[in-house]
Amino acid sequence: MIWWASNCFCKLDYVGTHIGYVLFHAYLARNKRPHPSSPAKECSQLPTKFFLTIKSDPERATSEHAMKSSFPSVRRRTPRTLRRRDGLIAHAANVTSQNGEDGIIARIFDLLPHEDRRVCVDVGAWDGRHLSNTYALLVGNSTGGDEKTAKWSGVLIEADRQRFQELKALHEQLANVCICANVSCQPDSPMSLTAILNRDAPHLPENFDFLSIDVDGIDYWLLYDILGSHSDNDVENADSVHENREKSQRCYRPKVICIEFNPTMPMDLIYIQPRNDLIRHGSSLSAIVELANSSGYVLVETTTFNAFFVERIIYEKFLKQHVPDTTIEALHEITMGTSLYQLYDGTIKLWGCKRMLWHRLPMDEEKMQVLPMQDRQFPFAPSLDGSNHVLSAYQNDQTIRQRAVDMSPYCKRPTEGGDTSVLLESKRECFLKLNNTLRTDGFAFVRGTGISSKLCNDALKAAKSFLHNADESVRRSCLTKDRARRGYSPMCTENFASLIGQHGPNDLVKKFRVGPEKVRGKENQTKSLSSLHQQNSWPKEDVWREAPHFRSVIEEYYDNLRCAADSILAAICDGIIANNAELQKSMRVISEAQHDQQNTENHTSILTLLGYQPGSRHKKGSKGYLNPLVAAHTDVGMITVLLFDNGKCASLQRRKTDEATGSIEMSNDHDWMDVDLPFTNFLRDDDDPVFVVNVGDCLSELTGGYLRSTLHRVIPRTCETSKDDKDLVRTSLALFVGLEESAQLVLPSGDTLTYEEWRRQHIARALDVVKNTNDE
Ligand SMILES: O=C(O)CCC(=O)C(=O)O
Ligand SMILES: [Fe+2]
Repeated sequence: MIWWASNCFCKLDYVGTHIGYVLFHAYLARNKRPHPSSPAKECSQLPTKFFLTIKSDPERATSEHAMKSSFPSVRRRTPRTLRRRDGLIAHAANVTSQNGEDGIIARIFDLLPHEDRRVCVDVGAWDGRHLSNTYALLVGNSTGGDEKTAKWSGVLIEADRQRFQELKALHEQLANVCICANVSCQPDSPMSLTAILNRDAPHLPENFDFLSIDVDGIDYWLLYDILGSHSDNDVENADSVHENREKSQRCYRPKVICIEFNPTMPMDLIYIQPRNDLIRHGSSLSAIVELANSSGYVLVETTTFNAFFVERIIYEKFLKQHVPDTTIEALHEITMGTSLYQLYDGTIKLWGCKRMLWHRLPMDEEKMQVLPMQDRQFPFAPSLDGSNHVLSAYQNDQTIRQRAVDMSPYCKRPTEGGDTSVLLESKRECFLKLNNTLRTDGFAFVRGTGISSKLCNDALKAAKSFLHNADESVRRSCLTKDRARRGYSPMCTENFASLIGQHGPNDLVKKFRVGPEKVRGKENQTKSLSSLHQQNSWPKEDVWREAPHFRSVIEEYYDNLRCAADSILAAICDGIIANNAELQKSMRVISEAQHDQQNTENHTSILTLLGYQPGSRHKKGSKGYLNPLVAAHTDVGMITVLLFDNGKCASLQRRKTDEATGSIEMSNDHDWMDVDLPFTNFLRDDDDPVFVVNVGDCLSELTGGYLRSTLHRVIPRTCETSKDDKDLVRTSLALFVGLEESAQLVLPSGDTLTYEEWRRQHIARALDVVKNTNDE
């Protein structure tokens, strides 16, 4: 209640002007509570009803939703803007232009004194038609003009040879000058704009009417070249233009200029791209305005990508009354900008445009993080004492929930008639986030699997009941010949240290395993078929009353989680291919296996229930550290999907991956970090359960180490509470996801072998290491 109320408190404060705030004050006054600026604890007494009284307003409803939600509420307020829409922009219209430029140009020349003949220069003319700002003038003048319509002629420059042929075909018959040239921004180059115009368009008047520059990079420097002699700002090498320009060169002063700027740059940023023909950054609007102003030009309008300038004298005489305010703020609004903000915990967030405009790729927030996930904490947070234990646990849960990757684009059945591009986009967001985390940590949290929290709770309870509450004789009734694969595996009978060729005491954990029984087409076979397909061993009702319930719940959980795990694996596979095309061949086996395994029994995924309890290993050994309950190891298969309760006697830990992992020294606690799941005590029926996913050795090998299996272990936690504490024992459900035994793996080396062969070799290698170290 405390955290909830304090959250509400903040929201009320934030929304401020809303009726809820007034009601809140009224409530406080009536109940003689202190002013809301006193500590949030005071609100903890507020009745739930109070919050229901302020539900009417939709804005309020959203805020209220945010109060209860684990996720932040992020919305856009329509900002107040100084942008005016009553100037030239009111005449925006397109013949061939992109964002209304044709109409604006027509309007400007309508406001100028009529002239029979006008001349324009188009730099970066493309084919003369596509997104052209001069086509309407030179070919089809249909946007404005009437009796005042002038006869236009032009000089059109284009570097692309193919486009130039089309340009020539269109314009030469109209007697316009077409020049195929890669214009240079170097001052002394014979290919500078001024040099080209001097040489190849000798009849171009110095004060021609209209200049359009759109070359996707050095636009600023072409304007600088044209206006050169007038610029006196502090741009590097400013004087060299004038020095190097031959005395005989004619200078130009177009009456009206349209020039492209980089629309993603903030309005107060003066960004001038390097004076280098090969660099394509673009320059900011502010930079171009500064250059134009210093040369006696005035900004009169902008569109999304283009700025319009006219000579100051022309502005004063003919445009001033139509465009009284020529500030950038009045004439532009950034609509393509991306802003970045940071949360107190060090998370970097994006706001605004989240796509790479020219590369048509989404910007991935996760890739932009400075801090790895585990270090994102507020450095000045007060440490919480015992009384705040519940609050801190709850907040920890919220953090895990927020970090968890939402798998619903992969796990949810697509809705009929749904927008496939939206689904693809959300799938992309999902696999990028999942793979980023798996790549850095080897571990990830996932949610949105479609598995109900009720089923998770039931499965955990059933497993706990079998592993901890039932009599040992019940468990022993499930012993099989192949203990490591089916049925019950008692305490201290397995040794995971051996999986990585290490020595250590046996693992202190009880296990129960369920797996696939049949291979499709061989349903009648009763004997064991292979090591991975065997008869399961369930407790019988005559030995244990809860046996039928136990079996049905665990089977339901197993079936559901297997499907979800297949989808998680599909997402990982998509992510690997998207980032690393070379691995496409190796990934094919996963996508084919995915396809094959749907609704069949051919998969090899095994569900293991694990039970931990306090015991001898909970006391510090002679070396001063606690021996693990499950030794450090990596999992063998493709991925593991884990769910566990919050039993206090043990913790899952993973090896930190950002440290040097050369040494396999297991005792240094600093090299390990806890992997916690949200408290199951807080898991309500409508919650979306969170699972841990980690990379197995086979996936790691298939990806050539692109994803790495991370060492993990289970360590004892010293238990201060009494031994009878119900929450002491720990129960974990681990689904080890494998491929079909006959699946053909293609390793990045080009070697091929079946999944079963790979498994056998992998385990034999581990055992060899143990044998060799024993022999030494
Ligand atoms: O108990 C756990 O949470 C994890 C156990 C584990 O890593 C394993 O069985 O491979
Ligand atoms: Fe494991």
